[in-house]
Amino acid sequence: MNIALIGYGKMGRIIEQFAVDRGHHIVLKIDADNRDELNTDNLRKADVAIDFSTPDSAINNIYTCFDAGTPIIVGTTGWYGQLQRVKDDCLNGKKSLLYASNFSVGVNVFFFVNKVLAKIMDRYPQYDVQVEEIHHTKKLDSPSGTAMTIAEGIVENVERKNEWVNEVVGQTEIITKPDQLLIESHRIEEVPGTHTVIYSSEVDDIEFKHTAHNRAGFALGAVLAAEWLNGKTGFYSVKDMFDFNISDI
Ligand SMILES: NC(=O)c1ccc[n+]([C@@H]2O[C@H](COP(=O)([O-])OP(=O)(O)OC[C@H]3O[C@@H](n4cnc5c(N)ncnc54)[C@H](O)[C@@H]3O)[C@@H](O)[C@H]2O)c1
Ligand SMILES: O=C(O)C1=N[C@H](C(=O)O)CCC1
Repeated sequence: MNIALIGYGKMGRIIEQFAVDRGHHIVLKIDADNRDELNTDNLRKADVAIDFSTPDSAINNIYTCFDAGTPIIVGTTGWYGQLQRVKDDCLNGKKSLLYASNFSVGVNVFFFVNKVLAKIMDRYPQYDVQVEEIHHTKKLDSPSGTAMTIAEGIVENVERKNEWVNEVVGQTEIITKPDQLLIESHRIEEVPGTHTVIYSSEVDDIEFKHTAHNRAGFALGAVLAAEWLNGKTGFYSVKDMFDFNISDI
């Protein structure tokens, strides 16, 4: 496939390596310093665009791909407040988009098991629950998109939690109400991404943790998503690609 990379930072560069290794061609690279080259003429040279840019630029990038009719994979986080509008416009315009807060196989297994665990823990009110995420200090958004997906999986399945709230350690201090799920965000040099779900009772704790050792899992997942999206129209999340089911177990 011919691929347009939108965002050529830490992720864009690794995605390029995996895409080329898998026989694809990079026909456009857009970063902050040449963002005026992101236009419909240039995008039409690509079969798919892969966006790992910034929370502030993602929406404009998505709509430029919609205008060009170029399917887009969105890895950028921090724009999910606009998800419903983007979904409606994608479906109404018969466009093609797949997004994920995290493309790695390990985290997508984690997302699935997190929901199963939450359903079980729903029965045990003696346990409180919280989510912790740790990322590098250059990360622009908090909480991480991955932590939001994890928190949504808990809130959907644990009746005593109705919403999540975020504390950025060292910046904001939150006193949670019993029905609020705390997401604690830590920023530590060079950490690619660590997520932990902790259920605590007076007698014991259960900790469920995913640790990314590097960014390769995210990057390969994004290229596999681009291959999966090829030929499809519609609005997808990475869940549609992995399609785990409890009957698989
Ligand atoms: N979904 C996932 O699996 C996953 C994994 C890792 C990172 N991410 C997300 O991807 C995004 C990028 O992460 P990163 O680590 O590569 O960040 P990065 O800062 O290394 O790279 C982002 C790049 O976007 C460029 N940029 C800025 N404005 C732009 C514009 N208007 N158009 C195009 N590019 C522009 C910047 O110059 C920079 O090079 C972040 O939102 C991050 O949270 C998602
Ligand atoms: O490095 C980042 O930034 C990451 N962003 C994603 C998120 O917000 O969950 C995925 C993990 C790495």
